[in-house]
Amino acid sequence: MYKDVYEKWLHHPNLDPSYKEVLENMDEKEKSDAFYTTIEFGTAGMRGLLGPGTNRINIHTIRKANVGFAEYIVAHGKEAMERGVAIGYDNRHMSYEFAMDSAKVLATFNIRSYVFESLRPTPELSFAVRHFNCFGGIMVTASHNPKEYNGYKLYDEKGCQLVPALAQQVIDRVNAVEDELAITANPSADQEKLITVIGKDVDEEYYENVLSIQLNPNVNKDNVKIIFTPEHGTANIPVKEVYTRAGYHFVAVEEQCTPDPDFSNTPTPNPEEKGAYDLALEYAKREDADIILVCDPDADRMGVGVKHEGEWHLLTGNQSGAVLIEYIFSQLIDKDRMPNNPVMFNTVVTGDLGEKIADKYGVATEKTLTGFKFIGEKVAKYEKTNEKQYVFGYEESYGSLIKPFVRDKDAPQACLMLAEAACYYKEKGKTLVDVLYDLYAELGYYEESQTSLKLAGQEGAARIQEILATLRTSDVEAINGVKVTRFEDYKECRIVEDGKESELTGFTKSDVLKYYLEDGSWIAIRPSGTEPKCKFYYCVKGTSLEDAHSKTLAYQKAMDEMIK
Ligand SMILES: O=P(O)(O)OC[C@H]1O[C@H](O)[C@H](O)[C@@H](O)[C@@H]1O
Repeated sequence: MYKDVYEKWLHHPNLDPSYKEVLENMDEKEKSDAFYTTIEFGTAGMRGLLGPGTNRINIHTIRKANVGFAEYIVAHGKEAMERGVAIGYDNRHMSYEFAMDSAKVLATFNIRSYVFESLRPTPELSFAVRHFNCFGGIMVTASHNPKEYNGYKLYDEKGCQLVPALAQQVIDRVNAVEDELAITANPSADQEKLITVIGKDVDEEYYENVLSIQLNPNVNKDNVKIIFTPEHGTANIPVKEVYTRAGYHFVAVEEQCTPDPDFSNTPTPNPEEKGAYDLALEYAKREDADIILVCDPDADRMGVGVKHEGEWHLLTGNQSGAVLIEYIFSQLIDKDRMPNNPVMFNTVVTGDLGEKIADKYGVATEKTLTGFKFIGEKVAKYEKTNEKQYVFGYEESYGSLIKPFVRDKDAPQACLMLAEAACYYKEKGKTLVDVLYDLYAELGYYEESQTSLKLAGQEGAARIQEILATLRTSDVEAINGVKVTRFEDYKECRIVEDGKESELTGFTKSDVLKYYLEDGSWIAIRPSGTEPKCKFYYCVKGTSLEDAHSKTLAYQKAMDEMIK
């Protein structure tokens, strides 16, 4: 089957000429990986390797997605078409080309668009959708993935990524496109007028909104030095701008400030991985800095390094989330600014410490599936009912949102608040690691960690499915000798607790398994929806940090053996 599709592409008159040679040089395995299926919408839009093929990101699969999105907008009528779509893009290979092409395809459907003049963060695209009262948005980015990837995120009129029910309406239309190579992007001269280039005005509004999140704008900033890196991506200008206006002392990692699709001066642009901090750590030591802040290329994630007793500690997404929660909620209470019925959001695979902190401050925690779109969806829901007031949202995957004038993770906001927290605690003689240690002593010693199995290509995808399917049907009674007290299966919507089955409600079906253990820990497993990985999440509770750590290692070993 894949061979027929491959042949069709190879000989199609509309094939982008740059792909011809790549196709001709593919071996059988490459052909099969590139053509055995069509690229799908996952955790955060459509994401995949760049290159020719139905299972790749290229001008043809992007056009196909745009036709689906355009038809979806047209189905919503003239007003939706007139309100149009905001379009942003990052520094990746082909991002600019795909963004411009998207505007043109939309124009052929008489849909208005607002395209950024140059690269911008994902959160600013979400902001622009709201700013122009657009009907939707497109962000061309593969976020934190390696340089070989690109992707396409779709937004609704609130600036939130399309949730499955809406995405499905687009996907059905995308799937109905029979020949993606037949789509062209040739608007008429009149239709071209529907494309507006945007820039500075939106920047200015966005910066002002980001600056408005400050809780202690007059905190003493003189004793904290920040090392900041945008990892060659879109955070460069906004974060520097916001820091400068707010008066923070920072040094940027110059070699990583130039927009570069190859991420030449970093081993990885993903703040979840240690290599993203290599150069920043060199700067930090040279500059005798206090904290390091790392943004991913589309500036929706933030990683944090903290100097504590002369050593550098890299915080996990759960830990930086915990520090932000502690700081923001304590300040809101102190200033008598905590709203009634406050609510915080995180996901079913986010660690427990954040929720414990929220409890302490009387803030309810609601959980969603992985993907910030589900948090954005909840924000919109409560905005309508006014039943609860949003005070924070975050995920273990290094993304958070402080104020919901954006409806996706917002690293410029996170960088500003984290810097403020570092200055605030420094005045009290504490580092952010001290703040974490205090939280552990008060609320329990949690080690929240993650491991993953990289399993690429068609075979890898099948292996991941097999792992989940096998676990799903195995009756796992104990892990590392510790009893499983509760099992949740988010795909089959099942809970098994004390031998009794009940229904798991409140979530869209999703391939996630979660085991709760007798010692207060839990382990969750799911396939990544953005990378070819099977992810394992551990939230382990111990009597001390050392105890939590040794238990974590034992659980990880037990899971490794179980998977084998
Ligand atoms: O675990 P994954 O499916 O790869 O998703 C990990 C993360 O990817 C992106 O950053 C999404 O925007 C997040 O919402 C998600 O948590």
